[in-house]
Amino acid sequence: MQRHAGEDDLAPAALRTAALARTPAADDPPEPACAISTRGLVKSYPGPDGTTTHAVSGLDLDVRRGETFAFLGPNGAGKSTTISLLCALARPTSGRATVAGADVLTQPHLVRRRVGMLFQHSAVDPDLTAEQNLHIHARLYGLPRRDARRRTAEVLETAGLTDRRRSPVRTLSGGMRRRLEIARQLLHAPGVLFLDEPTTGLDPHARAEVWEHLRALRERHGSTLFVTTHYLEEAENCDRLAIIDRGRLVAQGTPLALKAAIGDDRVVLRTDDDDAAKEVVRRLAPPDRTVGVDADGISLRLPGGSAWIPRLCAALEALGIAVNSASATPPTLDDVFFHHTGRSIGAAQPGRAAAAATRTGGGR
Ligand SMILES: Nc1ncnc2c1ncn2[C@@H]1O[C@H](COP(=O)(O)OP(=O)(O)OP(=O)(O)O)[C@@H](O)[C@H]1O
Repeated sequence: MQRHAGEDDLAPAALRTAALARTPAADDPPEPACAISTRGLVKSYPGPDGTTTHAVSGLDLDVRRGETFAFLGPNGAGKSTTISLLCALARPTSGRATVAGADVLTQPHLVRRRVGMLFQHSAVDPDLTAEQNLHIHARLYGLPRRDARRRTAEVLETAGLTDRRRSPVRTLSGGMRRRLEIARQLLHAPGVLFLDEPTTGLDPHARAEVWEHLRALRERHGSTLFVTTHYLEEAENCDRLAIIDRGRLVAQGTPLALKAAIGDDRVVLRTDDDDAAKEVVRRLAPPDRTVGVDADGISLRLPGGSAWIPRLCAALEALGIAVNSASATPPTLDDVFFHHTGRSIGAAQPGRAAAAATRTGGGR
């Protein structure tokens, strides 16, 4: 996803008001239980030759206050467009959405005042210190010097960067830098923080550091976090997640519930002769099951997968086909993603198409 042009133009007045007051303005409507709620949200673009691209098609989404919500989807599914609509950076073609208690159509300024947006591209100056970056940002947005200093100190503290405040940004680790970028988005104390792939490009240690910070934000400040990610282990740790495909919401729920809904285990067998074994397994398995062969071996989805293993192994060995290994694993989030989109989430990342090409398996 790209950073949206004009992002920085939108907030000055809003930031000034919110950061100075840090309490709701008298004309602010109260924030409801849902941090984000959309009904029938549509965004269409005119395409070439009179065609129409439906980037978002009738989205019904509910994100509760204080929740960490993962938003997943293949490339081009409509994630960026949805975030633009929810941050009031683009106007819906039809439908409704409220974010942090404000209506994106009728109160776009209030929406922008109440949200923070972390996009993938770094917006901090590597030659300035952490503190200078934040202070300048706050001043550029119109905060008086004293308030800018106070908010800078507060968000540095929240980001755990107080002792590195005088370090030039280029000397900070990747994780610290990302925490600084998040801190920049916290200057105006937003109720909802949108994070577009906040850990992409970071090593595992830095990724863990960023998530530690996000968890602390949520616990200490009750922030609502709306996160896009291609890392399933990150989505796994979110309270709930939604999967969007071709502009439509195809699944929404807790990671546990979504995996339970898939139901079937993935059974994988490695044999001396996978092609011959595939035919045997196909005959034994229920007729609606797809049996695949890939680099992992023969795979298929079956309810109560482990109970099938002795039976399948016995049949194969009786025909002289040696079984080298057999396993049954409960559904993963990748299975959930695959079930709903027909693709592995690995394929949603640039350069990961090869991984998807080997992904077969049944159940769909
Ligand atoms: N300004 C635009 N004009 C025309 N079509 C657009 C525009 N913005 C997005 N689209 C189209 O809308 C669809 C959804 O795009 P979007 O960028 O929201 O997807 P995405 O899920 O964020 O993808 P990625 O993961 O690759 O960033 C795509 O088909 C895209 O080409």
